[in-house]
Amino acid sequence: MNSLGGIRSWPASWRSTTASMTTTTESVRKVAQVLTVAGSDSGAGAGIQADLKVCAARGVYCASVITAVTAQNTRGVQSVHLLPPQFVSEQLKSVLSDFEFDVVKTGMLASPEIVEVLLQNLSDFPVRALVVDPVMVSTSGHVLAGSSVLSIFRERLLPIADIITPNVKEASALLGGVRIETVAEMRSAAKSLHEMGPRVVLVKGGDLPDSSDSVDVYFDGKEFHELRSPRVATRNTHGTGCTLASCIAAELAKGSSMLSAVKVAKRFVDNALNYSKDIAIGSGKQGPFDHFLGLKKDPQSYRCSAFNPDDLFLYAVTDSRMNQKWNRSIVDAVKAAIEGGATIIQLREKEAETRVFLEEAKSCVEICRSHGVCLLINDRIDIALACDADGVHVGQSDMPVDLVRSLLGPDKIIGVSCKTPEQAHQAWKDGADYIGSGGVFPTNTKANNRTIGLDGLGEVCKASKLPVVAIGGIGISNAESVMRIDAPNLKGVAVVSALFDQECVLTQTKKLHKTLKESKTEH
Ligand SMILES: Nc1ncnc2c1ncn2[C@@H]1O[C@H](COP(=O)(O)OP(=O)(O)OP(=O)(O)O)[C@@H](O)[C@H]1O
Ligand SMILES: Cc1ncc(CO)c(N)n1
Ligand SMILES: [Mg+2]
Repeated sequence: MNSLGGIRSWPASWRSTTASMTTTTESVRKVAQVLTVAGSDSGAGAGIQADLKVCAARGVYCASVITAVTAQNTRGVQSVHLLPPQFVSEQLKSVLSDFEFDVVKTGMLASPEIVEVLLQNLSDFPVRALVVDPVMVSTSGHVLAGSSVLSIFRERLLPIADIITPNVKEASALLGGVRIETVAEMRSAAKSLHEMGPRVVLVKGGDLPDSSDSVDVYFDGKEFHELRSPRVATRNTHGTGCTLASCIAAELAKGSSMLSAVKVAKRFVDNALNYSKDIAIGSGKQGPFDHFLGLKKDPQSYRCSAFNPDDLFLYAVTDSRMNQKWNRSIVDAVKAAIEGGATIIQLREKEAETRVFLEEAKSCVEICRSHGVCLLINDRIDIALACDADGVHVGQSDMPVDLVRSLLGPDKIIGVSCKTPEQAHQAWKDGADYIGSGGVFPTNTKANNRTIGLDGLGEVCKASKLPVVAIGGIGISNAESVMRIDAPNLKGVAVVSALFDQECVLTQTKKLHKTLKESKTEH
């Protein structure tokens, strides 16, 4: 929670799925743990039941304190029974005094007395992070917590939250009934809610009227992010809110930064909705969806990485020789590139010794994760696995992409270098996430590399079903000409020398970022 320094200061050894289990000399493993404090949904699509399923699906242990029992199915909520606050308190004490939770997540807290006992227990047993889903109105329109909780939410619960995740109706209720019907109004609601004290606000747009996209607005007090996905046409959306908040809690418990936790959670909900869009459970208007899609056979259907094609915008590729020449460490180079606006990093260390490279890669993973920027490793699947990077980039003569996918699993990002439409098609078939296409212009960074020119790039983009990043001889002077080619799937440029064969990486990255932004707004 705010007062406890927040989640960024966690020990590095808890930062990833595998590393979240710290082995001691007695072989005791620390497992990432979440506590959900929420209501039971007898139909098991939302509430406590959803929270348990999400955490299990994301590999995190979840304990549960039940605040209310609802008689609820796919037709709606028939009846609600609140547990006595004293008994909620006993459950809280029981688990908080025993377990070491990484994150506490709250859902339905239907009376001020229940919020009061929660606050008391959180002050008796401080936890590292608090995710507050201020459940008040379900998508089906049922009131799950009335206006009696508003003042204690506003004055005491929200200010200690690391993130709050209201839907549009809840955001409106918390703000005294303001109208929220557009993304612009969601942004201004997020800003006003942030003034109540939470570190981050996520206003969810699942129930926004008349929107073809499902847009969530993220605001951390400085920056806005709009997280968009195409709206899935399905009746099975019951429990999306609880699922999103629990998945954020689970990812935080494993050590993610807030922004990447939210991105992964949004992707998880989106995949689950897509996977189960036509399942039939219950006879009512709003059915539950399937959280365990990760156990299903089709690998494409349960991809859940934080990868967003827009991250290809300013793709920085490191080069050990250039860093040596300018006498800087790879870690400093990566830091400066991120600070200057790089949106994804690839470590390309052709000459480094494995052990040295691994240590550097581990440090870079830590930096990138704390900034919510993905880190990929060039060629070296072994290094990517060992440092738990977000993915790899491979060339046509490296390991085949389908094999890389089976080694790395469904959550990792895979990029492939492609010069021709045929290669782009194969990359898509093999399960890659994006392609890098070039060399667009002649370059010294890669020997014997055929230049395909802007025309070649255009042809590859046209044929590619995957997002494309252009590479090869690109810099500040010619980036605009690249972005000008008419291809909606061309998401950005990858650069080496333009950033790293320079005296000041930070300045050059900022300059390139500005150029790219300008060329984007022009087209
Ligand atoms: N049909 C949909 N297609 C894609 N994403 C969706 C859809 N409906 C909801 N979402 C996403 O699911 C998440 C939860 O959003 P929503 O606004 O529905 O929360 P909620 O109303 O609290 O959910 P609940 O149904 O549990 O009450 C958000 O990330 C939202 O963008
Ligand atoms: C118990 C419970 N919590 C939360 C929601 C919100 O979807 C719900 N429908 N039921
Ligand atoms: Mg909803």
